[in-house]
Amino acid sequence: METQPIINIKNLHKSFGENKILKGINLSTNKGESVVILGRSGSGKSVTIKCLVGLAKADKGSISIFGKEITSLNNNELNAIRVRIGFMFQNGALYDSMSVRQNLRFTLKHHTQDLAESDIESKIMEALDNVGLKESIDKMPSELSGGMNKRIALARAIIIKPEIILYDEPTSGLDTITAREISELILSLQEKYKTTSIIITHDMACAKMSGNRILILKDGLINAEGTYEELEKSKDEWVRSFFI
Ligand SMILES: Nc1ncnc2c1ncn2[C@@H]1O[C@H](COP(=O)(O)OP(=O)(O)OP(=O)(O)O)[C@@H](O)[C@H]1O
Repeated sequence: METQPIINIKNLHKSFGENKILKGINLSTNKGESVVILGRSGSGKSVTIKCLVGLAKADKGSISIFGKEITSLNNNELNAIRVRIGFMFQNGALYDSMSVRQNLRFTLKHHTQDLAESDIESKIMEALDNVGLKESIDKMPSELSGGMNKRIALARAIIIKPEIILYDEPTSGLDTITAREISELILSLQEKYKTTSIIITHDMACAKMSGNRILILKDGLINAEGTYEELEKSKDEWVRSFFI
């Protein structure tokens, strides 16, 4: 039996004024699959993700999530989809004035209104355990290193047990070793929860480790697609240039 893609983008166009950013993007992901989007700075990777969750409005094309066309949904209907999606965004920092516990609690409460206190606490502990930071529960974000901050952001993304996680530069600003730890964590959580993921990154080690498939965006289109190993050996010099 053929399975339906979890995310299915067809012929997506998006411009800002005269600036044509996306000129016909096609992207489809199956359940449990992890797709990496590569592309030069400004190529439209973040815009693609923003269109996907309705934060930017597509000019043309179709975007289906969980089999539902989202380009025609109103805000309430979109929110019903968004609660099934976890985000780890580049600038999605934790709230500075809240402890780790309060940050995670805030996300949970926002997501699910009627949770019992004991459930909230156990979900917070489970999420922190998943990222190896149970002992940081009462720390303030300012007391955490960059890598710890990213781990907590990851805990926040997974605490709602999302079916999809969208990552925008999950390892940016980290040293190579810490970046690798985050990539390993992304991979292990992916395997544990069978989440469908889209990962935007410039970090090729992250792309290699956490992506089942890689798409490269150029001039508003998907210019190349394949596994890391396939693209690394591409005949196209421009494609290979990402792998050097
Ligand atoms: N709200 C907006 N209004 C106008 N232009 C925008 C807006 N959002 C994005 N853009 C433009 O769209 C283009 C693509 O931006 P986007 O953030 O998707 O790039 P990116 O591929 O994610 O880059 P990076 O790797 O640097 O994060 C850029 O030229 C950017 O200036």
